[in-house]
Amino acid sequence: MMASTRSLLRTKSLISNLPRFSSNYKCLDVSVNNDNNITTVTLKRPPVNSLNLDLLSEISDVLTDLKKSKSPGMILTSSSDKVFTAGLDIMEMHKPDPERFKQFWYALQDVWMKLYGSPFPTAAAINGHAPAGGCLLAMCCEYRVMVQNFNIGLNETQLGIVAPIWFIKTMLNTISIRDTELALTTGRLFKTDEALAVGLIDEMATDKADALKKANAFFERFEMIPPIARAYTKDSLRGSDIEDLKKNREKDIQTTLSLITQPKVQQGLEFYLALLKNKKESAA
Ligand SMILES: CCCC/C=C/CC(=O)SCCNC(=O)CCNC(=O)[C@H](O)C(C)(C)COP(=O)(O)OP(=O)(O)OC[C@H]1O[C@@H](n2cnc3c(N)ncnc32)[C@H](O)[C@@H]1OP(=O)(O)O
Repeated sequence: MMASTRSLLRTKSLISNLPRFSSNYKCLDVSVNNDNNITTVTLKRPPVNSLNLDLLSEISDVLTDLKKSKSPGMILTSSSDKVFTAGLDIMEMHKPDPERFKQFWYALQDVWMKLYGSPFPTAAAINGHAPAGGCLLAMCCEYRVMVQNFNIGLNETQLGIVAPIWFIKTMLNTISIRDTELALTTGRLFKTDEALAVGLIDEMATDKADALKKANAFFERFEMIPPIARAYTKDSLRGSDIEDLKKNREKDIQTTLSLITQPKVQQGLEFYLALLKNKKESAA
């Protein structure tokens, strides 16, 4: 195809597929790049973008909007200069109200199914630390660019909790079985360069602007690929993991609730929260 025809097609798709977004997001900034129609979704829940019910619900909504508008792609990033997201909001798990916890976990399942299984391509511009649920969101994306000198990984065992099977499958879709086992059993957080070495991220960046530039460049790979072929191929690779969770959704919620409410697990979370607070006090 001639370059001029390609850019004409791209302009046409810009006009017809321009996504419409709710302006009511409180914890997200959503913007569309005029050059390539890629949407950047920026997590904006200070101080650490911890994933509570509100933030998860908004991410779920924006993913639905992007799918409906046949978006050509999405970049996930953060408004913080040092945290991509600190993972699940520990306050949602500490002494949880069972009904609220069920809604929270359901929202997390929704986000995972929509992001991991999105028909449009996705990239994470990881401009800060990405522990636990933060690593999960990044791994759901198809491509990861990470700013140097931050940490990423599924560190659940360090908190005395167990990463659910769908977290594990997401890591297995990203790095080797061997590296997944070692990383999960030790709750390892990888520095950016270590993450690159095992393939947990695809590229390193010097800063957020560089990460966004590299993430945007990823989508150029699909300019000549029919979106339907792309989407079906992704579904062939990831669809069965999503079906497994769909079938076991209620059971997963119940199992997680009974695990999280165990006194030993609650004590572990309290200890971890105290460590986070002490860190701040000893730094002051
Ligand atoms: C069976 C159930 C399976 C459940 C699966 C769970 C997956 C998860 O995602 S569990 C969450 C795991 N997250 C973490 O381990 C990260 C903990 N946080 C950190 O390591 C650090 O905060 C940071 C490296 C992300 C950022 O460090 P920084 O120095 O910039 O900030 P802090 O001073 O540590 O934190 C500021 C503030 O935020 C609170 N906070 C931090 N993380 C969380 C969190 N995940 N949930 C709720 N709140 C969090 C921290 O306590 C501070 O609060 P105060 O300002 O009130 O002291």
